[in-house]
Order: sequence, then C-alpha cells, then structure tokens
Amino acid sequence: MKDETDMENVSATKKVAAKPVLARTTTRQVSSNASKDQVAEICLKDFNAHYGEFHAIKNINLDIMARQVTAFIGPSGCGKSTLLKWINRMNDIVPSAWAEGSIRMGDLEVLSKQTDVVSLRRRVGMVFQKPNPFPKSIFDNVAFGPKLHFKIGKQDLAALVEWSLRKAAVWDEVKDRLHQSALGLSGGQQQRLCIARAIATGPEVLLMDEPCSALDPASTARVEDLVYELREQYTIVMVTHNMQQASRCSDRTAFFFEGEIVEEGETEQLFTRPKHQKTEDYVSGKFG
Ligand SMILES: Nc1ncnc2c1ncn2[C@@H]1O[C@H](COP(=O)(O)OP(=O)(O)OP(=O)(O)O)[C@@H](O)[C@H]1O
Repeated sequence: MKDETDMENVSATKKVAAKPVLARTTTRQVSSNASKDQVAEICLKDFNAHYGEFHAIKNINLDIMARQVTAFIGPSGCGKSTLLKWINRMNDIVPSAWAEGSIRMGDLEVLSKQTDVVSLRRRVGMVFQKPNPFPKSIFDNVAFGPKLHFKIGKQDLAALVEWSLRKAAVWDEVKDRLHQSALGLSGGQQQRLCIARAIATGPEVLLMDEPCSALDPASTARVEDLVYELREQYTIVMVTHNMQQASRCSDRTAFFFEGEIVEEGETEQLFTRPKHQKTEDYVSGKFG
C-alpha cells in the first residue's frame, strides 16, 4: 500500500484535486484532559442525548484526540452508537432524538442549527457495521462524494478514486473491475470500499460503528491493520464489542455504562490498570 506509486499518487492527487478537499477549515483545540502535546479534534461538553423522554446519554465531557483511534466500549444499549451518531448529526433523521450541551470541532459547534449538515458529513465520515456500498460500480461508489462536494475534472477524479482505493488497501483487488458493480465484492472488500468512499471527500474524522462485526477473521485483520494505518492521517472513533480489537487498534478507550462514561484514558492503562471496578469487571469479561 505504501509503495512508491502510491506515494506519487498521493502527492499528485493532493496537488491537483484533493488539496482543497484535504484542507482543514477549523483550528484544533489543545486538550484540557490529555497530556499537553495532544490536540483534541472534537470536544464534548456537558453533552446529553435523549429519545423522547428516554435519557440515553448523560453528561458526557470528552476530548477526542486528533490522529488517534478512540475506541468506545461498553455493554449493549449503553449509548455508544447514539453518541457516534450525534457527532455527524446522523440522529437528525430520528424524529424523537434531541440533544443538549456542546460538541465542538475547532470553531464549529456541531449541534448548532446553523451547522451545514452536508458539509459536516464531508468532514466527519461514517463507516457502518454492515458494509453498505451503493448499487453502483466500484468507481462510482468512491466518486460519488467528491462529485457531490467539489468541482473536479475527469482526470483528477480518477486519480482521487485510485488514491482512496489504495489508501483503503483494496486497490489491487479491484483495479481491473472498477466499472463492475460494488455488490459483487466480498464483505471484507465491500467494507474497505466503504472506507475508501468515506476518505475520498477528505474528512478529518472517521466514525466506525463496529466496522468488523460482519466480517470473517481474515477481513477483520485487514480492516484492523487499515484502521491502525489510517490514524496517521485521520481522527478515528470506533465502536467495538471486541475487547481484543479495542486493545489492538486503539490509542484511547472510553468505557460506557448506562449512558455515562465511567472511564476514559489510554487504552493500555484502561485495560491493564483500570481506575474503576466497573471498568475492570467489564474488560475482564465479568459482565457484558
Ligand atoms: N431510534 C431510537 N429510538 C428510541 N430509543 C433508541 C433509539 N436508538 C437507540 N435507542 C435506545 O438508546 C439506548 C442506547 O442505544 P445505542 O444503540 O446507542 O447503544 P449501544 O451502546 O450502541 O448498543 P449496541 O452495543 O447494542 O449497539 C438504548 O436503550 C436503545 O434502546
């Protein structure tokens, strides 16, 4: 993946097409919770989320560090996906969902009514549990976002599609069938295609909701390796039920229980020296 051709494509693509795509539009903020050289990409303050009268997320204060993988772990129904879906306002489509508090990305208040949700979702991409390619060709799946968001010429678009597919470690498997349906790919290939689609618009953040839960062990290992590599360039938040996966691929972990964050910190510390009994019980498999 990191061969010379790839690097050439990256820089060529950045120069011609993706430069405006990859440009950051906000400043990052120095974290108050983590060590001083770490920078927060997203800051949640007194964040609460509800479905009608049900209080699903309670008083979250959390800094999500730039260019790190943060894992959200916790038992079923504790609010991990709900929080993820508020970060790119996916919950806007749920009529009963409402939220209070603040989610800031640099200068942008994600929850503000003035926030342009389409441009927010370009900056905060999402990869779902079940691979969900569009019923279009492999090429068109990746080209869809850039065509929607940017004025981009044919050649630059082709370079960007190739760059994204290489970055998502699926290029070699699809380069000879770019114009065939994405639905003909295996589950693992479809998931890497969905990651390529998400990165093609130059996001700063990738949200991943159990991205490996529908994949076999070999595809899971490939996606995990990919997540680990992508963090050099993207801020990644990943919901997972798999403790080994959280400890393998994340830098930081937040443990949720009944809508609250019990503990958040460096993954190694949280798994080996948790501060709370509840965290210890969960990571050691006593409940879940
Ligand atoms: N659309 C919805 N309408 C009403 N309640 C919802 C909705 N979506 C989720 N909930 C409730 O909010 C709570 C948190 O759900 P959420 O899906 O965020 O949990 P989770 O930790 O991601 O669970 P899992 O690990 O099983 O995916 C649960 O009690 C769930 O039933």
